[in-house]
Amino acid sequence: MAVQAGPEVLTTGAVRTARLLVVTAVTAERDAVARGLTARVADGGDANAGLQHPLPGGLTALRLPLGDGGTADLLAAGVGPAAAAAGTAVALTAAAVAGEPYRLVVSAGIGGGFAPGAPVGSLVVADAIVAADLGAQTPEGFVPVTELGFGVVRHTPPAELVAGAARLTAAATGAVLTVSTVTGTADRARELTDRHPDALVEAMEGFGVAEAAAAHGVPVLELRAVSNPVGPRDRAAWRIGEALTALSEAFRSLVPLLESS
Ligand SMILES: O=C(O)c1cccc(C(=O)CC[C@H]2O[C@@H](n3cnc4c(=O)[nH]cnc43)[C@H](O)[C@@H]2O)c1
Repeated sequence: MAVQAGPEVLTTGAVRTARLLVVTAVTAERDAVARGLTARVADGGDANAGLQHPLPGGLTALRLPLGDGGTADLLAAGVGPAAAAAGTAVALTAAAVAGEPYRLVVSAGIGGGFAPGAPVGSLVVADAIVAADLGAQTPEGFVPVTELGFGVVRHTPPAELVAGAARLTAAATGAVLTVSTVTGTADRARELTDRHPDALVEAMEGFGVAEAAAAHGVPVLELRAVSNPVGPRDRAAWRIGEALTALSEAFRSLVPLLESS
């Protein structure tokens, strides 16, 4: 996939515009993404400019125009990998059935950062989207499902998209872990970094989004703004507002890449 601005001209002479799906967990993250996209596309436009795009099952995406005539659908699918996979699959299937498939899916939101690579307020683009607790606990330690003979535990976004997104947003690149339980102790944080030395962020949705995207053969990216350190539970240390501002700025910067995807 080329990282370049502007719509792609097909050999038929038709113009293929961007069709983008961004999946967040909660509406605060979705609205942060919308503020970033509309600020760039409409030069100061507001996030409420989007249309409500109904999806099967009572879900609704916020549909925003991109500058190339394409659209970005923003879906707050819920917290955790199962809700993320279900919502993403609904949106992807509805689009495919309508003959307007998405060309890129982005999992986006806040996340916990592993020290020292991902401080609070920083951005991370996943070069690997990893299911960190999908497996079995044995007396010898954790065994991923792949070593038990089934499934996958890692999705790898296209390298040129990762590099382009990281360059435009000044983000670090590294593995983003998907967990079903937020880490709350130093021991658990160390266990995860021992198993995944390349991990920069922990969040709860990316692997679910990536599984649904893979089932549809659509490329996936994950972008996280760090709201808290991974480690001993400390709600007072969360900087959600700061992370949401960073998320908006990141999407503002990403528009040229998203419009070319
Ligand atoms: O209660 C806690 O101590 C606690 C600590 C961190 C995060 C939570 C959440 O419930 C947030 C879930 C939500 O936000 C993403 N997120 C943000 N930080 C983290 C994290 O450190 N580990 C995992 N997920 C995180 C996540 O993707 C969810 O959407 C509670």
